[in-house]
Amino acid sequence: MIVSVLGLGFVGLTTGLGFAKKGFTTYGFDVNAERLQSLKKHVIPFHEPHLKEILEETDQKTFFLDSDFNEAIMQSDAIFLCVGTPEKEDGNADLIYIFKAIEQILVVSTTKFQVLITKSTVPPSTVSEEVIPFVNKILEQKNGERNIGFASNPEFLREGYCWEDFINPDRIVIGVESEASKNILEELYKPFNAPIHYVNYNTSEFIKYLSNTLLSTMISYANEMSMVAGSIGEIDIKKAFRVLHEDKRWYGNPAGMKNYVYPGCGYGGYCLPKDTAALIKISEKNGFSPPILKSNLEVNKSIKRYLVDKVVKEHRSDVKIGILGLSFKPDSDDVRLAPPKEIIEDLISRGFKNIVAYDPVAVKEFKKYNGDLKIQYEETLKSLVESSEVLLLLTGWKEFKENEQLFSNKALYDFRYFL
Ligand SMILES: NC(=O)c1ccc[n+]([C@@H]2O[C@H](COP(=O)([O-])OP(=O)(O)OC[C@H]3O[C@@H](n4cnc5c(N)ncnc54)[C@H](O)[C@@H]3O)[C@@H](O)[C@H]2O)c1
Ligand SMILES: O=c1ccn([C@@H]2O[C@H](COP(=O)(O)OP(=O)(O)O[C@H]3O[C@H](CO)[C@@H](O)[C@H](O)[C@H]3O)[C@@H](O)[C@H]2O)c(=O)[nH]1
Repeated sequence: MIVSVLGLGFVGLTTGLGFAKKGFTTYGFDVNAERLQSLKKHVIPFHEPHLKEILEETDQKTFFLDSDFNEAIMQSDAIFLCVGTPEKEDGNADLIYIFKAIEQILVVSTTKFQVLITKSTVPPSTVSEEVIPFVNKILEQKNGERNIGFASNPEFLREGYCWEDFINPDRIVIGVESEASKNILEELYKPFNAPIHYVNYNTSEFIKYLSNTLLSTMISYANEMSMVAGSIGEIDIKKAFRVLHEDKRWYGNPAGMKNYVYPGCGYGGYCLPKDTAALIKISEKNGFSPPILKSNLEVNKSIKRYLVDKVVKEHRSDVKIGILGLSFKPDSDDVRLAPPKEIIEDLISRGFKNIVAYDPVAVKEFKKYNGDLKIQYEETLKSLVESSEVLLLLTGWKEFKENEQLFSNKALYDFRYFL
């Protein structure tokens, strides 16, 4: 298996050295002549531990920095794009370096099957809507024959830990949509002994942004909260956050905090909705309007409407809808501000009047608070499923998972991504 890497920055140099260290013949290229000269002298042009030693160890054995570009590309099974994707003035990712690198690669002529791998961070849909059409367009223009497969393989390494993160990854994500491309990546990553997730292109690209935007959101959330605290006054911010970190849900395997970073149909219950609203109010009273907390409430509303839209789009309003779950979370019969109620009300307001519901424990409570809601109830899961045409899973009760086979012939909307 022969590898070429275009772009020898934090990601590309580490990637090239990583594959070289695993024994694959690897060719590294960078358009920055100064950077290349520096690397040839074994001087790493940025501060990053371990890379110098690995470069010294692999240079001219499995890692090559002075190869002829055409020759190397011609021989390569895998070509990694590790060029920069900076932010444009308008906020879009600038893909110019990706396109330029592809143009260089396509100048070379060979009929060998090769997979072109986007390792640079690119927005979801880039491989399918930008990279592949661009390659096809160039090949058409020059009547060129190339046998190219595609892959997205985002990188999760952190600066300062490039080598450790790359060589000992906690997950490897590969977006591929053909067996031939998959086989090449499978072989390249086999020596890393890490979980490999094969997904489609868009999912692969999305996973990268899912990770980075969670990190950025958590940091901005914490900073917003420091401003909320500052507006109220007499709050020891450092102490407050250190105590927050003692919540046992941060620890353990799996850490319980994971459950809070998972999509569903919104939060409810007696605490999160009212407490979020109240903190916004007191902060506003003190002169600071917290944008993340306010958007947080907005999202908690819009997610329910978004889910109901899906049902409305796909079914006539006389369809019989079965609601699975009425409490705000499993293992509780609390129905206060529970998402199922809002979803049912929205369905009714949009003309869906044929609704029947089941919950293992919360029906009594639900009826108590929502006596005026015109829906039917079933006593057992089986009877609910039998009497409905479309099912909406709104609470992640274990009973639903244990009886998943009951749903096999039904249109099921798993709005908790639970089954
Ligand atoms: N830095 C990180 O921690 C990190 C981690 C994961 C992903 N990423 C992503 O990886 C990509 C690269 O990031 P980086 O930090 O390594 O960037 P970088 O700026 O350090 O390196 C990019 C290199 O690509 C070279 N280059 C540009 N066009 C080229 C071409 N046509 N042929 C050969 N070389 C070319 C540049 O000269 C530069 O040396 C970006 O999309 C980034 O978002 C970065
Ligand atoms: O111990 C830490 C680590 C991070 N930060 C903050 O987090 C930000 C980002 O740091 P870090 O995540 O270490 O930076 P990067 O090296 O840019 O790595 C991020 O961005 C990479 C490029 O996409 C991803 O591959 C990594 O997974 C992702 O962590 C920094 O600005 C700091 O504000 C801290 O405050 N303390």
